[in-house]
Amino acid sequence: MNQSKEQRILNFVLQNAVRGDPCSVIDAIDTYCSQKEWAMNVGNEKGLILDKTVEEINPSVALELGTYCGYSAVRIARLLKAGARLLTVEFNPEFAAIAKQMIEFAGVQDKVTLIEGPSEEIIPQLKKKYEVDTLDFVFVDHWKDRYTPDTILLQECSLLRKGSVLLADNIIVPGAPEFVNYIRNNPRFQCTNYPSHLEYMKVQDAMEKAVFLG
Ligand SMILES: O=C(NC/C=C/[C@H]1O[C@@H](n2ccc(=O)cc2)[C@H](O)[C@@H]1O)c1cc([N+](=O)[O-])cc(O)c1O
Ligand SMILES: [Mg+2]
Repeated sequence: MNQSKEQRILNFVLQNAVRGDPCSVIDAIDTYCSQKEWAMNVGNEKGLILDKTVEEINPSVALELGTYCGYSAVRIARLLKAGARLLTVEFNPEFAAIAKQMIEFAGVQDKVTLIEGPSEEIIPQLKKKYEVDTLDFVFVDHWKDRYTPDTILLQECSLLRKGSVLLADNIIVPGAPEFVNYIRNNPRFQCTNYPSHLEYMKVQDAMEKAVFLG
């Protein structure tokens, strides 16, 4: 059975990055996906917007929706202070297995809890099963038609507090028009758009930051 693209990305990291060095893992994925096979990692240009947002918030508890190969989980976790944690949700078992190995190789496994399952099932479990009070930061990068329902679900589960920050990828490509309409017209969120480019391409893309006003 021939390998998946995600397995090839992991293999490239294992052979070219330095165990325990998150930056070398990030660089290796970006090198592979820009030179060999495109993949839907947030990439380095939008990754810098993600970095700045995480550094600004310095979250104690962060959530990521859409782990994929673990690129942004490693990106976020490498910036977390001692004792802070990232919960990341992945639906596809194959991707979850790749991401687990990626996170461990990067040496950030102590900061990351990888949860396998659909977001609509996991979000309602965060308080009781994962001992979350409220979320300081949420990176939204999973199925684009789930951005809005999951943002509503986060509110319904009282997981957002005054000042909680959502950062959503792919506002232009593939696009999340329903989410943009919802969040920008919702008086309980203060939105900021960050123009950028689609990972590894010259195509326009953007990220949207939404601060929950409580
Ligand atoms: O489609 C895209 N992302 C969908 C991501 C989906 C990921 O989220 C997981 N998930 C986790 C939990 C769930 O509940 C559901 C899915 C899926 O199993 C997958 O790992 C995308 C596409 C392009 N593109 O240019 O085509 C560029 C991007 O940056 C993208 O993010
Ligand atoms: Mg994306």
